[in-house]
Amino acid sequence: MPNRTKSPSVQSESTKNSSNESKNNSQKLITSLLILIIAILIGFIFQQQLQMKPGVLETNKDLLYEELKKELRREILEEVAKKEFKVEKDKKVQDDPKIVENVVMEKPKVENKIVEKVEKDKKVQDDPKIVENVVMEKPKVENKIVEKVEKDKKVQDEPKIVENVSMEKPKVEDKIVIEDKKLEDLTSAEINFQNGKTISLDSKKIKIKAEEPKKEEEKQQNQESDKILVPKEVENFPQVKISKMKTKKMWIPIPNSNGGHRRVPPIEIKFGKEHGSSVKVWLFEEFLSQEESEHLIKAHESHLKELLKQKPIICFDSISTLKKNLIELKREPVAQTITPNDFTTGTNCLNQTFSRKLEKWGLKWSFSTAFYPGESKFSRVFGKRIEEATMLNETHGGKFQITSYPSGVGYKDHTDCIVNSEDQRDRYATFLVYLNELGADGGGETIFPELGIDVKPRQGRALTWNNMNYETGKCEAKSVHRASPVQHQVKKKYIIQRWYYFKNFYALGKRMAEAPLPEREPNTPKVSCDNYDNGSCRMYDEWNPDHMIDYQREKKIY
Ligand SMILES: O=C(O)CCC(=O)C(=O)O
Ligand SMILES: [Fe+2]
Repeated sequence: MPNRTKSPSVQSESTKNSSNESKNNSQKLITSLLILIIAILIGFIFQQQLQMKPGVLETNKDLLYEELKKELRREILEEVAKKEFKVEKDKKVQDDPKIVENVVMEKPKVENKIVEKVEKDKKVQDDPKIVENVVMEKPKVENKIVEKVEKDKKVQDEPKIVENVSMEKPKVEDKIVIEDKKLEDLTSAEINFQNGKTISLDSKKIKIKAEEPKKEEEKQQNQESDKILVPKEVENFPQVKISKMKTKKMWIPIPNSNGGHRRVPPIEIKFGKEHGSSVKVWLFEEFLSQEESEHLIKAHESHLKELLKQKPIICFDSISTLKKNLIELKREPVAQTITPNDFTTGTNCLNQTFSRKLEKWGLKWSFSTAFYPGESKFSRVFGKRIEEATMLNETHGGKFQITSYPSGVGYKDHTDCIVNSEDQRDRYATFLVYLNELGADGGGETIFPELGIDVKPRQGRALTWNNMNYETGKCEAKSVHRASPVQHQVKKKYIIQRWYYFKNFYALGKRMAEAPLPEREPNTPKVSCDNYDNGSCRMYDEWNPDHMIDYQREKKIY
């Protein structure tokens, strides 16, 4: 405080100075106050803000946490889901053997495809031009393979095609694998037919390797030789027609004696000779059971017993046939004296007395008895079974004929149809079953001399072939066959046969009228010796070749 004791003059100066000082102080004070107020205001505002902020943060924190939780949950759930899905998948594969099987089964296919593809890709890389073709032609190649399989099937029937196919093969593929056909589904013809090509059996697949492309000269030579082997009719065979002599099913069920079923494959007999005809011969083993065969033999024997209560009347197609038979029987002097008077007037049959003599002199014959469609349960069963196996329509079949051959008897070379005749009433096909066997040296074989086929009798073994050309309706001379004489001293040979016609047997109508028949007692059997050749005689239980028509008329069958 020392400044308050200053002089008046000096006091007036000092008073001025002190008033300025107090002005300055009050300004400072006001400024400070203002600053304070502003500070308080700012503080207030700041405090207000601070008071709000904790709430906002709290909310955000919650939100963020929620978000985080959700996110985490999603991730966790996803992870769990992934694990569960995988477990499910693995489980399914284990549970479902099909899936496992498919995986296992398909694997090689995939690999094969890959190999194929790699092969193709390789080619494509080598020749970029091929790319387009390969892609474009891929389905074509597959089609060709299918076509080829189809063609190969036809080839068995139509030798002409052989040449085309073999020429095309190298173009199509080097190796064709028929995958869709199992070995057991192939007929032996399909297996056998290769016309010189390699055939390799790869477990259940058949692989046909194509030949190396032939040189032009060689090709022409082959074409020439093929042409020689192919007759005109065969060349024009439609597939559908020739298939008439194909088996319908690859395996046929045959009932066995225990009431069960066996499956029997048909076998096409390959010709020992090149014959150039439409004739096809098929064989079925065990087509009839032992029981069925024995039953048929019994039926035949009891029928014969009844029949042979009467002596047969013997008929010949001509005087010359009778003469030749007499010479064969060492009755030359009798043969020299034969005239039409030895025949029953107006017929080609000998009278009772002469018939007895011939028998005494040793004329031998086979014995045939017949039963008719619908006549027994067996006729239906048998007819159906043949139809199942061969495509030979049940209603196109005639009578069922059982024949027995005693020792020393056979049947001469003959065709079951008439050569040079186009009569569709003729026998288109034959179905024959051996009912017993005669042992290794027992004889009785069915021999097709033009085809080089020789079949031994065996119980239940069936033989079937076409006698006529389905397309032209002509009797095939190459279908000629014979029954070689029975060599067994005791056993007879027994067969059952049925002939099949182009149409329903009855729809074909009656044959041309035959020579008039002699007067005879009812049920007298007839021995017919025609077209002389050693063993041309056979006994029948009926006289009229149209007995079937009469039978139908009486019994109203079909
Ligand atoms: O018995 C045989 O082996 C053949 C029979 C025959 O061909 C026939 O009777 O027409
Ligand atoms: Fe025959």
